[in-house]
Amino acid sequence: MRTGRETEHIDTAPALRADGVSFAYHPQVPVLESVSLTVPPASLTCIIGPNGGGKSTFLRLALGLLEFQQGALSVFGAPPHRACSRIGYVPQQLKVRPDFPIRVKDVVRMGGFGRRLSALSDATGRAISQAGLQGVENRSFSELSGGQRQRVLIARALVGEPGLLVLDEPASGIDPAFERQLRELLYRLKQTIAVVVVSHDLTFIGPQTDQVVFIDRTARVLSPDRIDLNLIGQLYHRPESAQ
Ligand SMILES: Nc1ncnc2c1ncn2[C@@H]1O[C@H](COP(=O)(O)OP(=O)(O)OP(=O)(O)O)[C@@H](O)[C@H]1O
Repeated sequence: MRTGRETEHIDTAPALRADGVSFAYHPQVPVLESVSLTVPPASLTCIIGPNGGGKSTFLRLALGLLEFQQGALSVFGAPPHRACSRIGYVPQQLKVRPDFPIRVKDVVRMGGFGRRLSALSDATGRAISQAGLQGVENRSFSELSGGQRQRVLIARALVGEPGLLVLDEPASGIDPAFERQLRELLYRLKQTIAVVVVSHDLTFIGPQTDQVVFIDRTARVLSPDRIDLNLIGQLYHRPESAQ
């Protein structure tokens, strides 16, 4: 349980802060070099960048799944592995065998592992409604469309009432109508929590975006109103020798 003093400290600290973080899976092959960025509470950050640029690796560091070799990284002022209960993570997809009989509400409840049962029921109901899943709670997860599954994964991440929600390529494989609904959902969520979306493309960049971070080994923090096709062309162009 958090004490009042810890809560005060946690809630005023940035949701995520990286200072000069460097990481390599293999010595002599740097994947991230000197990455610095700050994600404020109640904000929307879009992380973009080319394939292999290091976006997923940065997420794994922020989730405490990998250890960086240099720099400092904190989530609500604490080391990532100690703050993981404050992070909701939405993976690209959850593969379930078609004959596995798991209902939507059971998948959502899985995100509340460790919570008291009475609190879990309320939190499950809230997350289902936040993600717009009312009416499909009792359907089998494997029967759902790609867009609906994505909502279920978001609801699952929201059950733990995270302060930081991280989504990895949430638009892959969904149609433009759902993409728009997803954008609206993220805009609503960012009013109260920090939302970080990782994407290859510019899908989630809009007037509600607070910052864009371009990761390609190093990170460049950009103001969303500076983003245009010209800049994107320059950022994504890598000299032949660097490819
Ligand atoms: N487990 C691993 N072991 C060794 N190298 C890895 C591992 N995971 C990723 N890499 C390498 O690290 C680099 C960055 O990969 P990463 O998956 O973080 O990039 P990304 O920006 O998320 O790419 P994508 O957009 O294709 O998902 C790549 O060169 C990749 O081959």
